[in-house]
Amino acid sequence: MWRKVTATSFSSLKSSVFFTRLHLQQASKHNAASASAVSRFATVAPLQEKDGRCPFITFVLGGPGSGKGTQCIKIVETFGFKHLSAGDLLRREMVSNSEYGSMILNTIKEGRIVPSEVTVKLILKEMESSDNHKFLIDGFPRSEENRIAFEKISGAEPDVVLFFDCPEDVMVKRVLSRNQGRIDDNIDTIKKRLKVFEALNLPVIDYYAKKGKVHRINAVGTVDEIFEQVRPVFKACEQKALNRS
Ligand SMILES: Nc1ncnc2c1ncn2[C@@H]1O[C@H](COP(=O)(O)OP(=O)(O)OP(=O)(O)O)[C@@H](O)[C@H]1O
Ligand SMILES: Nc1ccn([C@@H]2O[C@H](COP(=O)(O)O)[C@@H](O)[C@H]2O)c(=O)n1
Ligand SMILES: [Mg+2]
Repeated sequence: MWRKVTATSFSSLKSSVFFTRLHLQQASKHNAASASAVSRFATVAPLQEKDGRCPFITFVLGGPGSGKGTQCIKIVETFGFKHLSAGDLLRREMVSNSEYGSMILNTIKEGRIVPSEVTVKLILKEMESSDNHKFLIDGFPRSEENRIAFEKISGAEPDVVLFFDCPEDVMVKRVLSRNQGRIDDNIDTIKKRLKVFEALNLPVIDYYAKKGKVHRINAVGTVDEIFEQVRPVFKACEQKALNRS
């Protein structure tokens, strides 16, 4: 059963997560475009059933370079999920002539978190347009604000949360040898991202751990060794995901 958190209408959010004074101050620091994100956001609706099925949602969390994207590729191949990387969606939005382009660029460069309304909208748009109903949402939620925004707007909670637990020195080494031309793959930004991960992302993992949803994966080892810890998580919920209605 797809759990409805709150069937919140967009207008009732005005007093909560998206429109706090602090949030608008933060948004205006980026630039005026991020503050105006709220108007575009008015079109986002709670997730709906498709072909009689509710979405099966996995959040994939872990620090920068912990191997989230790498393992998602293997999960897609083996279990047929749709992979949505929040970072990739933001990078695509950044180069697409979007009004948020420069705000996203500056935020990623600084290793900070893009305002939730922008990221949630990108994710929900992809979910709505997908034929698949099983989703891996990689690198999201990165903060409690991200989490609350997603749950309120989509009306859904994750079924599973994967946490790739990796020592900092291993993450730094992997990011610095990634070689994909990412503007945040440099030592200064990595240090900032690690701080943001600890301050903002770990509380989200704690929140879902208390709800019994977190599967901790030891992210040290070869890609295949790590996948052998991931596999049973999805094996165990394969039927549940298949029969989701
Ligand atoms: N188990 C592993 N052993 C060695 N290298 C790995 C392993 N897993 C991933 N890598 C490599 O480390 C780098 C980072 O991996 P990946 O992009 O999957 O991390 P990520 O968690 O998605 O990071 P980010 O949050 O920065 O997007 C990549 O170059 C990838 O090929
Ligand atoms: N929920 C998110 C996810 C990402 N970002 C920004 O993108 C950067 C790269 O993300 P990756 O998952 O690809 O590592 C990240 O450092 C953030 O600046 C975000 O704001 N919100
Ligand atoms: Mg990644």
